[in-house]
Amino acid sequence: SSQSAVEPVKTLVVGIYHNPPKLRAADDGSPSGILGELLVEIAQREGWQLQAVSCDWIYCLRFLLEGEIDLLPDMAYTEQRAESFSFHQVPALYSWSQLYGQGGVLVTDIEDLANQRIAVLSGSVQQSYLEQQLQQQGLVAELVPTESLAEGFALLQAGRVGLVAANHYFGQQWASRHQLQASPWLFQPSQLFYASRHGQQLDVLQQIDSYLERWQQQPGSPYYQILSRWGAAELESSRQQHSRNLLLLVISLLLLVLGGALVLRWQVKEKTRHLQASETRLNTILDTVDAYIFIKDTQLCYQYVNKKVAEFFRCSPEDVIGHNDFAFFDHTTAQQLQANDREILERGERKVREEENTTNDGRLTRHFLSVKIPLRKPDGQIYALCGISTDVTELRQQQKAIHQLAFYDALTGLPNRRLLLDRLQQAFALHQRQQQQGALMFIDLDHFKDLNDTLGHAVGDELLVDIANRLQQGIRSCDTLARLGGDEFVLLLQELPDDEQRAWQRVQVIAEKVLQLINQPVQLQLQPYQLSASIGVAMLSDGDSVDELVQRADMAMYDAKGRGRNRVRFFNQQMQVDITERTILTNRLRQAMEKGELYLAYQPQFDQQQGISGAEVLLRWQHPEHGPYAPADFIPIAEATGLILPIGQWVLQQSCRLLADWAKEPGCQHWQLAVNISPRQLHDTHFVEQLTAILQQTEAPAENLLLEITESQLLEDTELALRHIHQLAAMGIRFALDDFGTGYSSLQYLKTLPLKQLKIDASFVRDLLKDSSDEAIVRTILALGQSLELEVIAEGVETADQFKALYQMGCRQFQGYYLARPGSLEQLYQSCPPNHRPDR
Ligand SMILES: Nc1nc2c(ncn2[C@@H]2O[C@@H]3COP(=O)(O)O[C@H]4[C@@H](O)[C@H](n5cnc6c(=O)[nH]c(N)nc65)O[C@@H]4COP(=O)(O)O[C@H]3[C@H]2O)c(=O)[nH]1
Repeated sequence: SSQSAVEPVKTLVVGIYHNPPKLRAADDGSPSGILGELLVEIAQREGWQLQAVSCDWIYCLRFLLEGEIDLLPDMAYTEQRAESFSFHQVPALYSWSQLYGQGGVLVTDIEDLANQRIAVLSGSVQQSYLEQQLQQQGLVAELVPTESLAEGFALLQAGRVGLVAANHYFGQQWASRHQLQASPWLFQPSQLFYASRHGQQLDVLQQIDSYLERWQQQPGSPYYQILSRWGAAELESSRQQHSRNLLLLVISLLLLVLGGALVLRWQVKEKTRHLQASETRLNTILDTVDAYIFIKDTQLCYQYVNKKVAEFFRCSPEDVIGHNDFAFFDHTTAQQLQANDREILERGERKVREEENTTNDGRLTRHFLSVKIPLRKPDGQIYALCGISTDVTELRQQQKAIHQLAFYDALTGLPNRRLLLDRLQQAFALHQRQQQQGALMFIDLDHFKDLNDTLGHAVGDELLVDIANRLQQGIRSCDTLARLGGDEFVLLLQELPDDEQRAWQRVQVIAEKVLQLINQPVQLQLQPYQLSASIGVAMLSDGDSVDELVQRADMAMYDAKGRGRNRVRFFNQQMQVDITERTILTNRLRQAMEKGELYLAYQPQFDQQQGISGAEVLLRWQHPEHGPYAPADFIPIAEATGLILPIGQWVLQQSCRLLADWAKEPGCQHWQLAVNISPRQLHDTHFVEQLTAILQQTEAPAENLLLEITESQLLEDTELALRHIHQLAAMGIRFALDDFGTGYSSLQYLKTLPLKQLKIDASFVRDLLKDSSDEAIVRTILALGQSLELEVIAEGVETADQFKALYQMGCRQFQGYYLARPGSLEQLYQSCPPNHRPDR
């Protein structure tokens, strides 16, 4: 060894590409094949440490150029390459191409190729050479391109082609193994060398030369041993044996020497054209895909961008190269991008990330889904990163729109029920964990439905938007204002004072403010309107679950409505008690009819001449556990639940049956029954029909049935109620106006309704002797009755003094405890025949 003990070991990085038998990597990665082993032999003698790097040919070249590898075996000398690489002098191998075929095909000249099918390696120098030669000679032959040389030989053995073109090293190996014949025509001769980067490793090249010079002159030298190991020695010798071949080779070599420059220049041109073509192809693909593709070096400067990136930056790809993101994006974006990129380079991992990028002129902000991968050299070192970004802006916008639809109210843009419940859930959890105070406020606009119906839905919508804006302006950012639909708004208040009492006070102040905001007059269709709302509040501490809280705020809101609207009510336990009782009562009432717990009481009515003139029918309910329920308690519930319909029907049936019985008794033929009719009944579309049927069934005299209606029940949907009243009146049924004087007392009704009787309300009778205005009202009603020819009956007459006073004022019909309490039929008959006449 020429290496001295003190000299450091020389390490040579060698590029290995797969081209057996000339060059390949052994199983352990070390250089192998003819040129590989030759180098190993020399290195052993020189004490060089070889480090093999496997790469494809084109990358091997590039790595050599960039100094990543020191030496590349199997490089043909060309003038152009000599500018970038250094070669040694003595060719390590001579190579040429040859044609191989089954026995019988003998190609000695290009002309022998006429009408042959020849397999050629696709994109190879043989292919382009043969194409060119055939064309020049005006010959017709079919070149069959193959993916690999092995494939070409397989086609040959299958009889699908007559010949295969290959470099003779590969061809000879295959031919000898498969008994194929090599044609004597040799073409494309070349000399193969080890090459280094220009001006580098010159001492190594010099050493290689000295070994080659020596060994090529000694049969049995390592050079020939290697050649024979790889089956190339025979080739070398067969070359000598076949004089014709040799001659041709010599001519070829001569050609190489003399006209070599020409051939090589052509080859370089071919290769360049090829590379350019494939680069153009690649660029076309990269420029047409709908993605932003770029390569950045380790300094994060762009090395490559496709057309889309350049278009996004509004410049040419050339103007992008060499610049970093600060040249194209705003400062924040560039900083973020560089941070992301550095992570890729440092961690060496592929990353998928969503980026929001704004250009430096602030012109565009887009969302990208970026995949970034580190690019590595064969030794694993990262030298760049490649990014592929897809514009997902529209997708994100669509997702946002879907989110908006799912969680926000379309009309007002406020959070909808779903989002509210979500936030409430969070607030409630926070309250339970950290005792954070909060409140839920239900806001229901009063009489909004009427307004909507009269002014139209467009105006109604406008109003809701207006209210939403007003409320939104009045709340803090930590609060949530939502619209549940219709005219129902909900305000979730958070971040209230820790102290329960102070929190409560704060909510009260906010609720009053909300009321005021709603009370501010609005201009609707040139008319000023003043709205009001009923507000119910539940503190987060009022419930054990979100459902319960919602229920309780709602309860409080209904309570506010029930107390006359335009007010705030906080949930309290009494509301819960009331609601619970109401629920129990409702359930009991449902069963009351079936269980026969309902019955009727009759309170006699008197007139001056005839004593008893009839009775008012009053509903009674005797519950087995609770005892009697007062009508004032259960009738509103029956009304609200609709149970009043079957109950009222039953009352009418009973009453008509009684009237029919009385009609047969001479003593009470003229008696009438006054039956209370609830608003719900009067508005029921089947009411007239059902009552007609009852009258027919029972054969009761219709003119003895007196239906008591109140003024207030005429207020809603007057038209329908009036129609029913007129239809029934036409059948002979009479009507009394109950509670006359307490409501709106519109004289309009008195004129239009087919009334028979006015009833002076018990409240006037009660204070008749104490309150002069009550006395005035009673007198007025009596006068009205007289002039309109209506009977007037006073109800709730409890004392003799009242009776007397009424009588003196001209009242002639009476009902009240003073005369008789409501009782059973027996009791009614017992009071007959009465003789109650006031003492004069
Ligand atoms: N303080 C006092 N009260 C007297 C006196 N005389 C009679 N009353 C009571 O005054 C009420 C008269 O009935 P109303 O004004 O139609 O008021 C009725 C009526 O609106 C309704 N109601 C009763 N039965 C029925 C029914 O069958 N159907 C419908 N829809 N409502 C009914 O329930 C209300 C209350 O009925 P009741 O509790 O039976 O109460 C009855 C009766 O018991 C008196 O001298 N002093």
